[in-house]
Amino acid sequence: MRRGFLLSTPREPRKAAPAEPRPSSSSKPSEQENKSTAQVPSTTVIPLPARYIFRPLDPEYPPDIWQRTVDVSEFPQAGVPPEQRTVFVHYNGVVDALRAQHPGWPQAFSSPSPPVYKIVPIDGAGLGMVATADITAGEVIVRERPLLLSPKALPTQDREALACLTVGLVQFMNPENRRAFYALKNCKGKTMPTEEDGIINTNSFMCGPFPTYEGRYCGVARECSRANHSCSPNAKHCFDPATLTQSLRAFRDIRAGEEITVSYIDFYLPSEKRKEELKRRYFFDCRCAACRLTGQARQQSDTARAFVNACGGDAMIAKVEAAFEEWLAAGAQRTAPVVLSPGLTQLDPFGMAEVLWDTMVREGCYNRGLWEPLLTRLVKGYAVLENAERVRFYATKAAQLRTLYTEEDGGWRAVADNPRQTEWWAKLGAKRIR
Ligand SMILES: C[S@@+](CC[C@H](N)C(=O)[O-])C[C@H]1O[C@@H](n2cnc3c(N)ncnc32)[C@H](O)[C@@H]1O
Repeated sequence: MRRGFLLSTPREPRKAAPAEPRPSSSSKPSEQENKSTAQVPSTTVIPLPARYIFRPLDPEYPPDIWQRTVDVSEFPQAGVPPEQRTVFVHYNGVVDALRAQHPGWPQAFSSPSPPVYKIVPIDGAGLGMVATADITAGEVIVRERPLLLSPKALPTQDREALACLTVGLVQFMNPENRRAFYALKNCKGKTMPTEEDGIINTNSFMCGPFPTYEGRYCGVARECSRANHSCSPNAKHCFDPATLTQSLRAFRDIRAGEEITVSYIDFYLPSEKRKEELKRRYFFDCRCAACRLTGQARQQSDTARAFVNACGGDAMIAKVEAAFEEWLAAGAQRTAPVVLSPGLTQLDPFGMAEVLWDTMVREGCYNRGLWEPLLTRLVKGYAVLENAERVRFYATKAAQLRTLYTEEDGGWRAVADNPRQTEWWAKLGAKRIR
């Protein structure tokens, strides 16, 4: 079930009772703090949630693109103020499918109120978003209907026709949204055929998936498009087809006064490649903390990112998972790290999971396929080792990230609230090596 929707008003009071208990802002919550959290009957055994499987990214060009026809409409067509309408360019069948899947589409939505950010000038980066309140990992920072939503690929390869189309789409917007569109940054200058193309190219983020259409969409929005880039972002763009809204959600806790950033590119690339890509596509020199590193520190950061990326493949996850299960079956013995050579340390599979998680957090690169298997391993291991505080800590992280990606905690909150009732708690009994 989705949370946070209001039937009529577009803003969700920030103080309204949250659907889930708000986790402590301290990184390691204590037993005492959690006395008030949701409890289940003491006989209940709580299973560890199954891993959420991400569908692969949609291709830019769907296979049947030339058989499709495009339509343009503004949604919703009535009953909301202009700034809550989206010019939606869609292939045939998509709107009917959305209506069938989501009764009342596009459904009403809400955004935190009062806002938890402001848009202000950022040194050397034009405008940007800065948090005005502490934001907890997983929380929505802002939710809005994009000004424009369009498939990335349209059925023409004629540049002039495409340029006319983008100009036409902006003219199709209501006057308020058109003004907001032209206020957005165009970093492309004269390198694009039109001002409209420049703005779209500077500000678009990926949207979807949409039913019946196996292709990527991109969107441009009044607020979300103001988020600047960091190679260690603290937020992520998310899209919800049911409400036709774009949102920004926090990857980690963000303090009031911190800039809210997203990543425009693949953050696993080595720093030189990231710099090249950002310069080529967005015309700026990245000065984020990771890009300011020099010498050995930069090399270490590049290696750490490559390591996180390499560990995120399905085959590697399965291999490490098998080693972890063997370690559990053999009694879950913690062994001291053995330094094999400078920079190369041998760890037990559980220690390895901790190092990998810490690396991901330190670099600010949450691998979307890896974080959940990794956190599952840590929760399972600490449950077997009977450490309630660490089970709670890692299960809270899993609840936050799962909410960020899927809008639901997937069952992780129950694990965080009741560590001693998880199916793995003290599971090895006398077999455990102490
Ligand atoms: C999507 S816009 C972000 C909002 C933009 N700063 C504005 O003023 O509206 C992308 C553009 O912002 C600027 N930008 C984004 N991140 C930046 C960063 N880390 N450093 C410098 N400029 C950045 C670049 O000009 C980039 O092309």
